[in-house]
Amino acid sequence: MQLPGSARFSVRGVSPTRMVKLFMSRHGLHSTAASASGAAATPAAPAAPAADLVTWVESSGGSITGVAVRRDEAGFGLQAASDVSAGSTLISLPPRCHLTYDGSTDARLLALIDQVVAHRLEGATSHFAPYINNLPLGVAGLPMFFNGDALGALQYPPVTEQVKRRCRWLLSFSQQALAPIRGSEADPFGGAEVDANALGWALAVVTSRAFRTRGPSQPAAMLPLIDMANHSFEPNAKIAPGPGGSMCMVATRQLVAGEPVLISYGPLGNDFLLLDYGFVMPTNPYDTVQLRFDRGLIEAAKAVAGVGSSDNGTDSTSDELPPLPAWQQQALASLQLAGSGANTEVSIRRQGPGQASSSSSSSSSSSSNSKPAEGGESPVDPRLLAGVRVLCAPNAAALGGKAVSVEQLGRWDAPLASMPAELAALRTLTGLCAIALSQFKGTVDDDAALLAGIPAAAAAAAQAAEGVAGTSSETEQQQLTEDQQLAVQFRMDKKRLLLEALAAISQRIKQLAASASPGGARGAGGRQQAANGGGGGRGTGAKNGGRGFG
Ligand SMILES: C[S@@+](CC[C@H](N)C(=O)[O-])C[C@H]1O[C@@H](n2cnc3c(N)ncnc32)[C@H](O)[C@@H]1O
Repeated sequence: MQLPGSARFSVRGVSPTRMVKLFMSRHGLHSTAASASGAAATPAAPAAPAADLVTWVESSGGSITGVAVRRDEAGFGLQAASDVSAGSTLISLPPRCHLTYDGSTDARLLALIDQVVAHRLEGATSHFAPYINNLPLGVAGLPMFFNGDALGALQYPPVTEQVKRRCRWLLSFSQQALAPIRGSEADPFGGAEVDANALGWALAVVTSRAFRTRGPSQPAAMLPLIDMANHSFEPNAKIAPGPGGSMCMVATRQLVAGEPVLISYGPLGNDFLLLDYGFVMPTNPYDTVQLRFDRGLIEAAKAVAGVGSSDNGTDSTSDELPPLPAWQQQALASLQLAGSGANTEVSIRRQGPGQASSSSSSSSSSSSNSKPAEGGESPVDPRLLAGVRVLCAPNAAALGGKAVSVEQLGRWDAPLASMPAELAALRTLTGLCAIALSQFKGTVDDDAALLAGIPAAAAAAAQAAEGVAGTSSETEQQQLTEDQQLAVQFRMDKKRLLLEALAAISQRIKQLAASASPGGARGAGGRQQAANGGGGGRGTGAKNGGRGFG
């Protein structure tokens, strides 16, 4: 596996699973997970999956009722072992079975990573051996372990940059933090060589399984057996605190024997699901496309959508943007979109039941509930809408006396009193969607063809689409690797999200234009072309057209 960028994480072509096996054999460790996957076939009657883990939980004072572990080619999962009524406790896990750390409010996952490695090194004598031995040797689909082709196929810098950061952290932690103290009293691993690969395995296991049962700023915990539940946005079970510090899995509706028992990992977008868990949810209602709010980008979006610049002397042929009037500068600063302490991360998002926050960098495995977005069903986050309204208003009066706050200016269902300014803002948003779409190569259909294994069609479509589509390795090969398929699925969903947002904004423009007085829509300084989707979705010819993702 190769690190994106210059640093080499490990020998190219050696999978993280193999590296962990090497690490384990070097330390005389064994994995029942390896046996379960067929490495050591047993002719006798097959044991129930993870039977040793179930026995360990029960003998430690826990209980397992009406639920069983299942195993298929995708790994472990839980299923109802019998019909179960709503509200039943399926698993009760006493505190001595929680792998966590105390005496500290350190919320980082590092302490948990240390613990997982330390217990793995301790081997059979560890109290957690039945848990550690059933952990997967690799978490399939994590982009941290993608090769360069699969990482490139994501075409989405917010995720690829995060992957690079994690890989850099692993290398620097193993080389600069661990290596110098190896063998000393401060060494958490008692002199054992724990390299970036072993840490990478532990990081993958922790990010894909840890629960923040005590809140986002409190230490996380691994909950054996409970963490075999897979994710659904329509779960039939939940995690809840039980008596005596125990953690329980409780059925949230009646279960029928044999059906999978699923929990929600939280209202997470696909960036987060991919980075931490190695899978994506198609049409994920919490998904977003992240952008960096930047005046140049907004001006480019205006150009794409055919929206005239506000009357502040912008020269559309110059790369230099003239300074903004003081009222706009102050307004952007009030929205924290400019100035010191600005947070320019904004997002376009899916209109769904519970829209996600603009950030994908929240704490891992949060079990917090989703908070409905302000302003109803908005396809963009309120800060983005507010910022674009400010930059599309010809003067402060066009904001209609609204206080410059996200609450006031970021409401989708509360347009500016000045209809021309509101229409200009909405058209600018269509331009923004078009620019974001243009950052991806190829179309949704190209990606669908790739996933359907029709590389020739995809290649032809790619050439037709201005010679850009999937990477050559995607189009040339007959079969995408699993990681590449995941990457293509990921980017295809992002494109769909942007097309949906484009359609929703265009619909809103039509509604508002129709409700405005005749001539009102034209007075917005926009064109019907913008109302119909803005710029054809390619952003060509736009100043700063190359800008986009954060
Ligand atoms: C907490 S573990 C669940 C147990 C896991 N399946 C196992 O084999 O141990 C989380 C991992 O399960 C898989 N997973 C969970 N829910 C999934 C879903 N809805 N689709 C695909 N994979 C899922 C992913 O590999 C994820 O990293």
